[in-house]
Amino acid sequence: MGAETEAGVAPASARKRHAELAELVDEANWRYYVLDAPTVSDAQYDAWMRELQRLEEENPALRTPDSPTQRVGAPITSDFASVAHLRRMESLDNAFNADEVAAWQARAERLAERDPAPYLCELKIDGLAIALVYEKGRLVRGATRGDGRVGEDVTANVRTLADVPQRLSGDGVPDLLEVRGEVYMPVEGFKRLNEQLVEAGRQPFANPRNSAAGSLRMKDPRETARRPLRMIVHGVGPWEGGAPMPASQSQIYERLREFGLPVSDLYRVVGGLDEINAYIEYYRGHRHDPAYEIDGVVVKVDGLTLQRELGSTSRAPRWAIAYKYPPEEVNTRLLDIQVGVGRTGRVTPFGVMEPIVVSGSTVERATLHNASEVVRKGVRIGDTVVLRKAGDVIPEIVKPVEELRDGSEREFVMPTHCPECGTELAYEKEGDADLRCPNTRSCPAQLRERIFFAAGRRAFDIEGLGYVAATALTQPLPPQQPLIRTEADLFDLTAEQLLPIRSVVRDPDTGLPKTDPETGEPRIVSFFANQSGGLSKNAEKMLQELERAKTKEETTVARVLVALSIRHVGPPTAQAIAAEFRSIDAIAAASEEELAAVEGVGPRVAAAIHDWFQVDWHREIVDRWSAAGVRMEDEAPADLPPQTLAGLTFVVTGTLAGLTRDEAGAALASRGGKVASSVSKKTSFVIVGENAGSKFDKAVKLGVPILDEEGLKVLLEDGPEAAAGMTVTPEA
Ligand SMILES: NC(=O)c1ccc[n+]([C@@H]2O[C@H](COP(=O)([O-])OP(=O)(O)OC[C@H]3O[C@@H](n4cnc5c(N)ncnc54)[C@H](O)[C@@H]3O)[C@@H](O)[C@H]2O)c1
Ligand SMILES: [Zn+2]
Repeated sequence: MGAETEAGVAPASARKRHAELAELVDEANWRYYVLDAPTVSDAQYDAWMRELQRLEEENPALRTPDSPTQRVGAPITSDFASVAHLRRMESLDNAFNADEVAAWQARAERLAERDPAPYLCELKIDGLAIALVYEKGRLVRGATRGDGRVGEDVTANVRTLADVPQRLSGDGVPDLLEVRGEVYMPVEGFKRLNEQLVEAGRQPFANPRNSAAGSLRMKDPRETARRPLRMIVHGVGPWEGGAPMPASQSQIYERLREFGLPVSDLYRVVGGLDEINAYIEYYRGHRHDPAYEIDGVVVKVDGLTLQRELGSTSRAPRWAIAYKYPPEEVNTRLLDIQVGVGRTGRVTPFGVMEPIVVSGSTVERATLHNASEVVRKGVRIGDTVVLRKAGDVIPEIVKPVEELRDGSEREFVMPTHCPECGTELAYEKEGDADLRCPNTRSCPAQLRERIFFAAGRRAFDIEGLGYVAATALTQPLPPQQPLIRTEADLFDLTAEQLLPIRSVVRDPDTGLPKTDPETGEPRIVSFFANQSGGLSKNAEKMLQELERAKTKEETTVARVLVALSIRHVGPPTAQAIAAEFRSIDAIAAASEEELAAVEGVGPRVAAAIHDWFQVDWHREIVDRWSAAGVRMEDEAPADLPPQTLAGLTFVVTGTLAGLTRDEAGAALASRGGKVASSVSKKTSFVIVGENAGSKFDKAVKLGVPILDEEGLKVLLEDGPEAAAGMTVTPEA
């Protein structure tokens, strides 16, 4: 590595590629973790991550704390309350071949200074991680992983899963137990759910994983209860009191099974690398045997003492590794490359292929992301290409089979004009990777995507207004005129207007018209009319839902802001801004400086918001929604108590008499205090109840001030100085 790198500067080419990749990964994370609707395959995502890691190894200056390689998941954002995990929830490091598994084993052996066998092999279930907290055997909380430290409180939803016991059974149930596991949707249930969603005019889920994540995080737990969700346990967090925690992962599983928790029958404890590989090979051939989708195998060091010794990196334990199976690959012909136009005008090339069955579904289109990806992949129209599809439904063109070229293939040329409105395409600013259609107001493609988005799960959430309806509203067959010319028209639709509308059906992934497989002609529908010429069920539902959306409880300023499709303003940003300004009017009136001062909003986002509100037709959207009766203001939040504990860190342990540990934590947090799960020298106070265990001992050892419940009361009411006089001296 040159002196340049050490001085903290990476070559411009590396910086450029790093920035490009970071943006692709950030966008993918957002779609995957926040929207539950990914648009790239896991294999493509993993390839981007590996390239990022390699760049950072070569240029350590690029490894900043905000690089995607240093984080777990994505910050949470949602209708759910956030909740701090008792102990950090981690991701897993990946291996893609036997050598990488061997390297992991060798490293563990070197670090542990002995053979870490036996190992526990189990299936890597493609679902979402969940943490369940049991106090005295009662389920008190369920939370998603979030960014690993803070997740979403989904307790009410988790309670609806038949696999999740409300109360643990058997002997020796710990006083406090956190169980981690995977919530998943069996493949059959996933297929059925998607059929129902499509029938109801809603967007189907991309794969069982996203469908599990979306279903668990429904605002109404009764909806979650209707979804075929299941769970399998794969770890524990804190285990305090009751029978002592067993000494190995496998014994823990058997104990959890006795407590009534769902444990897999398919895990095996094995002695070494040969057996690990045999397990991996067996399930490579039997991947589809289980009722759920798997994306690999997880290998863990079975002994807990060794697990503790090996510890974790910033995002994953060193005592475990996830072996990921490669996705299935087939060859097919690339017939054409067409371009689609997205919500922000971004123009994306798609491969149109000879239809082919891969991983159980027929594929004929695949995204090529952007013009430079087409160049990188080196594919030409007419090529035979390698097509890859992982467990999910998003296919990807990997590369051309160059040996099969006959000279008739032609290079793809990016169009100069928008395929949907004819406007000349342009880069928004120098150095952008993507060409855009600048006709933001009336480009039918952009409007269709924005309307679809505004009606989506994260904005107004309007049942009946799916992709087909959005197309029909914005792009009827000529000479019919669009009912929606900008978002301003969204809440003024009437039944009479809807009835005659006819339009083509478009593919939501690409925006391209769908063709009838028999005639090859575009499919045309009268989506809002039923066979007897009356209003279809969907149209009725859509009108009702539009009416209800104006004032329903879920319609918050944050969601209205999301629905406006302002660049860079996704749900997390919208929530931060809404919390500060509380009305769309106040946001519209805010200066760039005021917007930038909101935590989590930088100058770039502030400028985007400010600029957006300066445009006349944008202001018209806000005015017309407001005139239609859409609620554009949030109620004032309850006043926070004075922030007397800001800057201090607390650990709560043992059983308190007057309140639960969660309540104590919430009371501390509401006064600005930070609640941590383990005691360190930096802990300001440890609050102890009855039967406090190792944390109490550690506090004594480190000399951290200790408060009992009486002291906690004083702390909350009169602040830390007053409480300092109340610390408890443990008996020698
Ligand atoms: N397609 C996309 O756009 C996109 C975007 C982001 C992430 N991803 C995918 O998600 C991965 C990263 O997500 P991640 O951080 O959750 O890592 P991961 O899925 O590779 O592994 C960690 C997770 O595995 C789960 N898991 C399943 N079975 C398990 C078992 N038996 N034991 C322990 N854990 C088990 C746990 O929930 C754990 O959090 C990427 O590698 C990629 O495949 C895809
Ligand atoms: Zn256009």
